[in-house]
Amino acid sequence: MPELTILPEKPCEPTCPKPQGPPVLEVRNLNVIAGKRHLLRNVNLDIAPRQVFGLIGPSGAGKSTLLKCLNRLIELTPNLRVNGDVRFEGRSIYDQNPDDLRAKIGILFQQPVIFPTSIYRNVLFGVRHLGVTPRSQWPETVEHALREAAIWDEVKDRLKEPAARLSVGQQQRMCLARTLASNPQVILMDEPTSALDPKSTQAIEELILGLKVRHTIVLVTHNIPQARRVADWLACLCVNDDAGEVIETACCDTLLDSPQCRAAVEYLKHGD
Ligand SMILES: Nc1ncnc2c1ncn2[C@@H]1O[C@H](COP(=O)(O)OP(=O)(O)OP(=O)(O)O)[C@@H](O)[C@H]1O
Repeated sequence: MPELTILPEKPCEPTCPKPQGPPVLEVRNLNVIAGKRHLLRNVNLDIAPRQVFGLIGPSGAGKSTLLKCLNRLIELTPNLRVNGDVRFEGRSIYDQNPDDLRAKIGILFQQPVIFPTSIYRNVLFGVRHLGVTPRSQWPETVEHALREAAIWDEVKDRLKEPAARLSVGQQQRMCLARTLASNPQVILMDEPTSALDPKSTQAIEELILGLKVRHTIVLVTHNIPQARRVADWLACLCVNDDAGEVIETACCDTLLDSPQCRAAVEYLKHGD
């Protein structure tokens, strides 16, 4: 591949102008270490508000690990050391109560996480845990969240039924409603459509595009066409010297159409 030899190895400069306004999330010199191995090495990122920020890159590059650092979920994994900082709205996340932080920075996983109880109680789970919303407002909170997740019409007459009776696509939208019920500013999504059929995938993608009017979305995806459909900005992670690194950050079309780093070029050409 002679044409690739002129490309810089790293670091690659962003090829787009920075978005206006202060970032909602700033990742600074973040490292995650397991034993002697860096799962993430020296990650620096700015994530602008009310945009979809996609994390792409080959399997094992550290995308999910990075996502879990943004709301301190990483701390629930034993035997990992985390150093560096993440600032949310200008304040270190380490100066914030983890439960409050996870309400403001919610997460949606690859597989819907369903509790063995009703749809209504599933949606209320985070709200009850936080204990801020008065009980009298719970029905309204549930309805609002289910409407925002575009599933109200499908479940409004069966709120007392077990959530397990919903299809997987419906369960994922119900999980999104659970996240939305806590009124987050940021929603982290870890391959939220990889377990879904094309119709349910389209429903989630449409929701992502609607939600970014009020929320910031950080989306891990292996699906490059999906990244192009929904993301405003992208960061590409790769493994370099056995450590996960962010090798390139740019606005979506620029990164996908003219990647600058050799590893990003290779990933976009050949996938994992
Ligand atoms: N608790 C842990 N202890 C040790 N290594 C871990 C731990 N969790 C993840 N890893 C390793 O860290 C690396 C990054 O994992 P991560 O799941 O973040 O990658 P990813 O880019 O999200 O991958 P995929 O696209 O396959 O989901 C992998 O090599 C993984 O095996």
